[in-house]
Amino acid sequence: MKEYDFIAIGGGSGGFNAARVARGITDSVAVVDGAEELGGLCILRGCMPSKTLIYSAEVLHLAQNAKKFGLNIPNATVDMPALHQRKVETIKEFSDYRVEAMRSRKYDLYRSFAKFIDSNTIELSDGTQLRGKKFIIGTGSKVSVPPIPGLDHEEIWTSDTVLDLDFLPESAIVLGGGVVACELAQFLNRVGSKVTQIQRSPHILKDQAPDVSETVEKAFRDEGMDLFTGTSLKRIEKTDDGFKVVFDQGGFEKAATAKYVVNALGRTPNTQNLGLEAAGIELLPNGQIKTDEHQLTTNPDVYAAGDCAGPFEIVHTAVLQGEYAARHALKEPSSVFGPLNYDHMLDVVFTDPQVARVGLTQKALDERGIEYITADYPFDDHGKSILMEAKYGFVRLFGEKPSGRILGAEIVSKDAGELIHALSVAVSNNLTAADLLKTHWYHPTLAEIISYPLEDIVDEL
Ligand SMILES: Cc1cc2nc3c(=O)[nH]c(=O)nc-3n(C[C@H](O)[C@H](O)[C@H](O)COP(=O)(O)OP(=O)(O)OC[C@H]3O[C@@H](n4cnc5c(N)ncnc54)[C@H](O)[C@@H]3O)c2cc1C
Ligand SMILES: NC(=O)c1ccc[n+]([C@@H]2O[C@H](COP(=O)([O-])OP(=O)(O)OC[C@H]3O[C@@H](n4cnc5c(N)ncnc54)[C@H](O)[C@@H]3O)[C@@H](O)[C@H]2O)c1
Repeated sequence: MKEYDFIAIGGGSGGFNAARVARGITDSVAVVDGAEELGGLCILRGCMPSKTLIYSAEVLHLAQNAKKFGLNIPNATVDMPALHQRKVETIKEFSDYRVEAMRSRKYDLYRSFAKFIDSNTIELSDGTQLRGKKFIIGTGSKVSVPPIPGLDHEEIWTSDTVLDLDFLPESAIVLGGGVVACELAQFLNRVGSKVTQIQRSPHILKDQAPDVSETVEKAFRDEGMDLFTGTSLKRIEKTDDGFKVVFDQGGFEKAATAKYVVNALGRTPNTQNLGLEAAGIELLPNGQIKTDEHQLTTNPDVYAAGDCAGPFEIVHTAVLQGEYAARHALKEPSSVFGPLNYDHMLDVVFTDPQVARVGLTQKALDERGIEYITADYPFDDHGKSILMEAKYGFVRLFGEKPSGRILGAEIVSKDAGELIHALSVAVSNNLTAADLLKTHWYHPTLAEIISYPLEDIVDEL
């Protein structure tokens, strides 16, 4: 039986990056991945294809609103086959690069699903057995199908389908109000579908501050989307020309019809059929693999990273978790890379306006009893955003009292995902509002808006 120092089960962002770091420490590394197409979710059916399409839709939206900018761009419309082709070519470049790295002689690559048969042995589909001194599980997640009558109809779309469209759907109902639902609903609406979005909670993006969600909701409605919130899904019926979605809202039964339905009701970790019991690996009640701060599972030789382990389903956390786990497993201490500090968490929603957040939220600050100052500033009163016709949203900072340390920030605006990084540097490095005010904030930029709430915090202290 072949034995390795380190085996990655899954070659996505978590598993592959763990293997890459492990290979810098030992020559004995294998990657086992059962996917038909190598590359992982982010490259093939997640971040990269969605952001490629969303960027095109943003360009189209700007062109369709050309009059606001004193321009005349007649008939700006989508060319779905061309959009699709651009996505295919862009993604191929990213996936070719990843596949080349995986196929290089650096790793032994096994194209198979794996399952544990004991604490240090896995079995592949053809019966091959591999022993590992250390393992990482990075098996990702799959679309979840909650038990709503009709939701399991084979013609109901998921994010995979929307990201692969080469024609314009005349209408679509997007179920859910999470990140996938919001990003894809606005994409479909902007390219020209009639979109209805149905969300269970009182607001879309329910984990964000209510006024953040309300800003995005206003933008969606201003763009012509039908948005129902505070609903309970009852059933989905197939009709002659599409689907009917029946739901409750405020005690009344309502229905929406469209040619297509997109299930964006969340994802569930890929932790089934992995033989986890045989290896003594425990799950959390939500199906994620239980890990400690070192990404170690309840088996002392097996680590887990990415969507299968949580607590977030975000690429950079999957990468950092995988890299750190490999160093920890192979006893390569690092003064730079330690366990992840989720108090510095960064996340971005690629709607327009974008939603970006770093550090502690107001809710977390209150729960921990931390004394803080809140300062915010709106984009409809800022020079650069006014000239860009990008007036939705605001920046909000949370400064610790009395130190002035920036503990958290949220931005909802055009390109908030770029702007937030200045504050991410501050949060991760314990910088104060006064430290940040020593920075040169260039005029006129969107970023200089951050200096106004910083001044408020310094003044108030
Ligand atoms: C539409 C969409 C858009 C997204 N956009 C963003 C974004 O903009 N930014 C962001 O940060 N995140 C985004 N995400 C989330 C991000 O894509 C995931 O968090 C990330 O890709 C997860 O990486 P992973 O390594 O955990 O899993 P994956 O990349 O899914 O890798 C898992 C691998 O394990 C393999 N595997 C599974 N079971 C086995 C087994 N038993 N044996 C062997 N191999 C196995 C699979 O074949 C797969 O290749 C998006 C997700 C979606 C769905
Ligand atoms: N920009 C990004 O970083 C990005 C983009 C896309 C996805 N992702 C990641 O992918 C993960 C999956 O995203 P997602 O949007 O699929 O999941 P999610 O968990 O964020 O959202 C699921 C949505 O479905 C709703 N829902 C779930 N069950 C329901 C039911 N039975 N009835 C009615 N509504 C129900 C929830 O209320 C929620 O609105 C996220 O955690 C996110 O981190 C990130």
